Amino acid sequence: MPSADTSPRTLYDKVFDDHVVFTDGQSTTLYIDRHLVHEVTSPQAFEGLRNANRTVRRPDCTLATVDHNVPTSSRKTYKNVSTFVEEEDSRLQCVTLEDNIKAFNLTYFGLGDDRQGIVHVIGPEQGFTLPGTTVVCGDSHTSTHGAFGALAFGIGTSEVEHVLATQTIITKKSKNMKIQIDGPLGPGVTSKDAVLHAIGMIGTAGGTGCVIEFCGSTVRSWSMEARMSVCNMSIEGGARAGMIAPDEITFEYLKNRPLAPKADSPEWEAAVKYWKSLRTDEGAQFDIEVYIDSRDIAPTVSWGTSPQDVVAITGKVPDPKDYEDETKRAGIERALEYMGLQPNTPMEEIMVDKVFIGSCTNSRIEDLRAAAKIVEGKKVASNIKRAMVVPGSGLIKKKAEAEGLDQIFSDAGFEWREAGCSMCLGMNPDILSPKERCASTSNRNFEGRQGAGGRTHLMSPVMAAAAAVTGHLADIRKLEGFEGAFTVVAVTDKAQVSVGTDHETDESTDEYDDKTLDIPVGENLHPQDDGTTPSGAAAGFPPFTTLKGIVAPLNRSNVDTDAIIPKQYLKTIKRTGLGVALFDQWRYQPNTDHEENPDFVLNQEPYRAAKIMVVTGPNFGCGSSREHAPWALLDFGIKCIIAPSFADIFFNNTFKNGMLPIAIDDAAVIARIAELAADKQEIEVDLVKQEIRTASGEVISTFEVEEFRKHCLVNGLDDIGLTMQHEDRILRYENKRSTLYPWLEGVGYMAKYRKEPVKVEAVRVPRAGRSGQLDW
Ligand SMILES: CC(C)[C@H](C(=O)O)[C@@H](O)C(=O)O
Ligand code: SF4
Repeated sequence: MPSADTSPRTLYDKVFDDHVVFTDGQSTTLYIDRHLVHEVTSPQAFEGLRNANRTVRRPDCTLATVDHNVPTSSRKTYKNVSTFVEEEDSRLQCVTLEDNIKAFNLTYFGLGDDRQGIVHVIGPEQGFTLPGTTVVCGDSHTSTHGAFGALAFGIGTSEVEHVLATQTIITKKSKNMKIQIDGPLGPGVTSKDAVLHAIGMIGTAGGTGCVIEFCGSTVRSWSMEARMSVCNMSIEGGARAGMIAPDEITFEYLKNRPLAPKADSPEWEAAVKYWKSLRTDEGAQFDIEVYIDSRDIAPTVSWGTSPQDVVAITGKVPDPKDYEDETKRAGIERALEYMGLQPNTPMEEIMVDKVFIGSCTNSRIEDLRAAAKIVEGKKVASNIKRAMVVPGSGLIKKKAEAEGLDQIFSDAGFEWREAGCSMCLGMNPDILSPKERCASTSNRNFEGRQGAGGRTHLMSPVMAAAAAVTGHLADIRKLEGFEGAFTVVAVTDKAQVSVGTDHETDESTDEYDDKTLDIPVGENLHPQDDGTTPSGAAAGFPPFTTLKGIVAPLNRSNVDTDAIIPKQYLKTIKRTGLGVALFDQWRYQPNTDHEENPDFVLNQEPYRAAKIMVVTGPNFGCGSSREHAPWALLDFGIKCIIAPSFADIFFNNTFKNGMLPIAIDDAAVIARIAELAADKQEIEVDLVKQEIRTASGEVISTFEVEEFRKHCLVNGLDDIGLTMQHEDRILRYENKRSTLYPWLEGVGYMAKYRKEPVKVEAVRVPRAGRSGQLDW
């Protein structure tokens, strides 16, 4: 029996440890409590299930909605998605989701349902998201749910399929990072400003490989809505997830939510007892620590094409001349050209064309209340072509209407829309025209994000409201009467009860059960190392052993997945045929039908036939979780990417498609490979020996790869089949889960899935254990 290790643990360690089904010490199979599904990243996953004759393992833990593609126009005449969604490809994705929901018998909020909305808004709103749970979704902003002390992260479509089939995911433990913010925020400064400020400090790759815990007195004082905005954007700081320890504010928010345990029932009491144990122990170690003094945070806006390109509203557009580093200077020049900005322009002088208040970052009731206070009695400036408010869910819309917010916005000249992702990424008709400039409460300002050639400035809801009424980026603090407006900003949907502190120990959590569940550690996750496909495993991909070919060089940093494949290509329900879409904005002339830009490397010989790509800058594949990015690369013919570093979700997604991403942090090695690439020479990647060689066989470098991933690639294995070989362990975990955390079994309108009455007296808080050594 493993002995209990009582060394201090972080919040992340605790939630991770409590979900280990089994581990080989490197790769861990983690149980997933909550799975959210939307129309863009699920069609291929359901197709995979169908092809392999698989079912959804836990329909009671799965919740689906349509959000990305849906029109935000009035639904007064709504009958069904087939007649309501005008664009053919968007309609196909919505209809396909509805077909899949019926076929697999899942809970679904469609367009005729008030509960429909952005997936990251409705999960918390329904109480589907609970403290201490693992939450996944085929969407990078799943990090939002970490505001509840859940371990919540975005996954790719292959992983969506894995979770649907097995209710688990194969993952690696991340590092612990802490961002502590202390002190009161100044007037006009919100949690959105805090997170933009933090990303400006750490950069979009700052949190790569980490789970961030946000803590400190500033964080503790925030409402759940404010916390969600911050965790939402942890992905923009490169982190796998963001988390905030649950406290009385969390519990109060969850009371009486339809899918949370019934308030004040024995089950609720048991849940709260467990939730209170979910805080970082005194003395726990973080790998990276960042401290922010709240006084340093001003209302913050972005100036460039990456969420790290931020500045205080009182600041100026940066001048590339001030940067010695050549790559950095070139990056700023490119961003300023795209954004149509002159160096040293005061931010407050930048005129705006459109205003968007919405997205999973800032479309909740508190955001709308705050923005409404700013625009009340004022008019949208005459140069603003369109200002829109898009509530995050039908229920938020209703609530706002009951409070008269819709009227305030409409009187001021805003459009009051229906719920959806809308202009955050413009998969529906809400888009910017080329060169239009938008003050936006969303989370990404990538090139073309809100429409081809569109220019996005990220900011808080009150700052967007201020931009709307002044017609330019404006300092909210200079707006007449703004202080009165600010009294509402920190008011959450429910009354705040008490404000705790971090790292607090709670005596009521000392009661442990001595029963121990032995979780096998150090066992091989892939028992058949002879290269044969184990029974039950569907044959996956052609095996990857060695790959020899031309290398295409790409001299860029922070290449986001919107750049690898823009949103217009995400409307497919297939995995194939996306090669044509690869690097669309760089590869083709603007506003043409795929007329090639001769300057782009993949339009030149011999790179049209490249099998490998070398990227000289770090953080390749950041941003969205779209698996369409590796699908496009693969369809083009590129099977291996070598770069200094990768964003986590993209890195996972490539492996799931039989591709090999190689991270090499030795700049000299990257430079050598880039030189060979520029010389049009072939190289050879040998996965078996973990070597990169020149065409003549000289070893350029060795590389690291996780054992389990290597095994799957070399043998072309589908890891769903491998996981299902361990079904007994999953079952065992599930049995324990229903005893220890009965509130996670189908509740509320999911009660139809409950097999037997809940035995709350059995509930015990699991004892502190290490990953793979759970003591119950
Ligand atoms: C469509 C989806 C894959 C994507 C994401 O993962 O983030 C989207 O929500 C986005 O914001 O770009
Ligand atoms: S970031 Fe935008 S597109 Fe992505 S889930 Fe949130 S609202 Fe939707």
